[in-house]
Amino acid sequence: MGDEDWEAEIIKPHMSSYVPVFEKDRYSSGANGDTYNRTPASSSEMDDGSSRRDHFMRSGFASGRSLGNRDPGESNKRENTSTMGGFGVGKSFGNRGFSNNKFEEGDSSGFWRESNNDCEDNQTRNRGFSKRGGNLCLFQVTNLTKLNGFQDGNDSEASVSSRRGGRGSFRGCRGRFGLGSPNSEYEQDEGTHRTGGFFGSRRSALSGAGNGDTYQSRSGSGSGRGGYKGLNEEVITGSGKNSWKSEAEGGESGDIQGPKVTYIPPPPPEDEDSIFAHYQTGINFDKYDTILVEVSGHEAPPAILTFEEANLCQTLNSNIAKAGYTKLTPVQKYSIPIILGGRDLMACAQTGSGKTAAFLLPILAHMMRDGITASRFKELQEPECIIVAPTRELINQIYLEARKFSFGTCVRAVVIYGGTQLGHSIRQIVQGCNILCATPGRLMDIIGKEKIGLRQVKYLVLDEADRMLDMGFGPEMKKLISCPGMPSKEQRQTLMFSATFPEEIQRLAGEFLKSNYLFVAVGQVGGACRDVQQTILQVGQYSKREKLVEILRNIGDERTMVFVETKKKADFIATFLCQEKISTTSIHGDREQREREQALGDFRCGKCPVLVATSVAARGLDIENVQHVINFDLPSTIDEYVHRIGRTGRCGNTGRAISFFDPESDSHLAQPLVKVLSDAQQDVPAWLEEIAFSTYVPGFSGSSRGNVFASVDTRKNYQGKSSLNTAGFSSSQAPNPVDDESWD
Ligand SMILES: Nc1ncnc2c1ncn2[C@@H]1O[C@H](COP(=O)(O)OP(=O)(O)OP(=O)(O)O)[C@@H](O)[C@H]1O
Repeated sequence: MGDEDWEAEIIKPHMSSYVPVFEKDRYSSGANGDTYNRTPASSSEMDDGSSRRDHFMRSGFASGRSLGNRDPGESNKRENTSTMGGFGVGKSFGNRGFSNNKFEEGDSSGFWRESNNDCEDNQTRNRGFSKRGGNLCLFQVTNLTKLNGFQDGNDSEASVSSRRGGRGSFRGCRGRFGLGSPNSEYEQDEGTHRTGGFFGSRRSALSGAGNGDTYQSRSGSGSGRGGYKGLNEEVITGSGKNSWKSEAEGGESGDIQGPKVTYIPPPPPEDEDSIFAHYQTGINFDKYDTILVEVSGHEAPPAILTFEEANLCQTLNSNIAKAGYTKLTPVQKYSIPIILGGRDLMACAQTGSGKTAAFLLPILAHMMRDGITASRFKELQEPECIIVAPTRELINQIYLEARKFSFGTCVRAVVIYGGTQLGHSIRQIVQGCNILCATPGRLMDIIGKEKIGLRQVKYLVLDEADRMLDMGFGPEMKKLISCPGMPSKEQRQTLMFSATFPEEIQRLAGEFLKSNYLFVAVGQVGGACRDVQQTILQVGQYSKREKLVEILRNIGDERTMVFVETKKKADFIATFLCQEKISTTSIHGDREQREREQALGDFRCGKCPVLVATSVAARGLDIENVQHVINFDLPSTIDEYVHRIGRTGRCGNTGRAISFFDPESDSHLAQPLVKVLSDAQQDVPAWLEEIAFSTYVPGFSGSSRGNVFASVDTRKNYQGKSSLNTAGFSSSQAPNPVDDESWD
């Protein structure tokens, strides 16, 4: 079946004629026993053409979803499936004409099950929240009769809290079912779908905004696609194949079961105004100059103070001016001459301080100087530069920056990422590719398909490098540098950038970098941006929603990112906020790529001023005017906290971050939080200090990744030592308690 057929198939109205069969949910806690878990009536359900659709629909139905006011017996009748999805009774939250617009307790049972079942329940759990047939478009709930779901939701949250305590086992489960190895975590955005692939769709029905796009109905109906998406996208098979081979070997061509990923992202606007659109630097931009910078390593070239000193070609200078850059940020002052001098670099600078331009400008300058071959059509492209980043949205953003700075040159940048049609990625590449921006999974797939040759690679950039090297993406990165044709580290220039660089990760980075690499630390390594006013509130699980609404009502229409721990919870909270008449959208790893992009677009343009997100949106995203970040749930690690709050207070602008600290589940963060707050000269609540004191663990920072607070280049601290971790805890090898969600 061709792509178009598939799309047509998915949006056909007849899809909603699925007859779900429910059995009583063994986890049901409803007093009336009205929470049902659907199971296939028989295996023959999948036999004919409709069975596939049924399969889709099935995965869309929340196991443990409350049927609400539906008579359980009724659920055995054939009827419009659209009434079955959603949070609870399959109503639309987007004024889609469904009748029962209310938030039901099915969600709560979803949480409950999640908290109490590790592996076995993954399947139902995934279904439980993913495939709601209703679309939460802008979440305008019209027919809100009662919020019974909220009461139960409290239970849910309580159980989430308890689950956090038991993350180890939960993650273990993921490992087993996902990839059977630490790789289960890798490819944050992409690996998710693998798991989804095995356990049915987990796609959300949250739509970006109320624009009535058909994708919303696809979202609801094409649930099976979501389930298989990962297999097609970034691909790991249960057989333990290498991901980069698996897709190449059949993911997209259909050998690995499941429908194709057909999404082709819309091309970005081509007009110059759009290409150079930018936001203003903030009042604290000049304060960057006062931040201490430390460069370590031998024979570091001196910093430059102005763009002119960089001696860039005219076109680049013109592009810099059009981008509105008049002054270098500290990380640019130090990194640009280092990269221009041909040195390898590990650079750590606070969020929002211009790291992207710090690597793009000197790379482009070199390319211009060396006179690269103009891009032209070829079946095998050999880019000079490869840039990798952990999430699709981030790599797309980096691509747009590369396109901006290379405007008017013969350098062609291309972006490829999971969740989009592989053929589209290939078509982009074969047209010419000097700078390839890619997420790891898609990159390895394309290499496997022999569309990219690595012999010409002179620059390898790892953005969010600590993330790219940890146990999630690290194996993939190692594969990349050992791919046939990839120049050795002596032959290429390797550049790593992040706002956080745990010591252990620094050590791992040594494998990728020449031994004489330079280390630039702008301010405190792993420190939070000082332009973000941080507030920590002690809020128990049961009070979080109320507090959130109170804060959001005070905030008004100012753009706010709300971070939660899990994908399900993102849907749950987004729906809740919509019911509270707060225009909200959401982004997380279970949403289809088109939905993710739509959500981001709606948030960027202010259509939805609230974006509920998992940690998939924690790193790198540069969105104008994000004034607030709310950590509804704190992340598991302090470095993730630093990245999350860094979505505001960017480029000299000020921002606010409010975090709900639940002593039940967040005590392990008290100690590093106190450090981050005091380093950023923020008020530290006395109660937090007390918790930090009472949970003090000598030699352990509270991070799952060892000591986050490497104040300097760890080569200095640990010369001659085999282990970098003073606590004797090898964080990169240890299970990372970063939730099931953050990097899925
Ligand atoms: N010299 C400059 N002058 C003006 N604006 C700049 C300058 N450098 C970067 N910017 C702008 O600052 C914003 C943040 O830059 P960027 O996204 O590169 O930050 P970052 O350090 O990579 O952040 P993060 O750690 O969150 O990834 C972008 O909008 C970028 O265009």
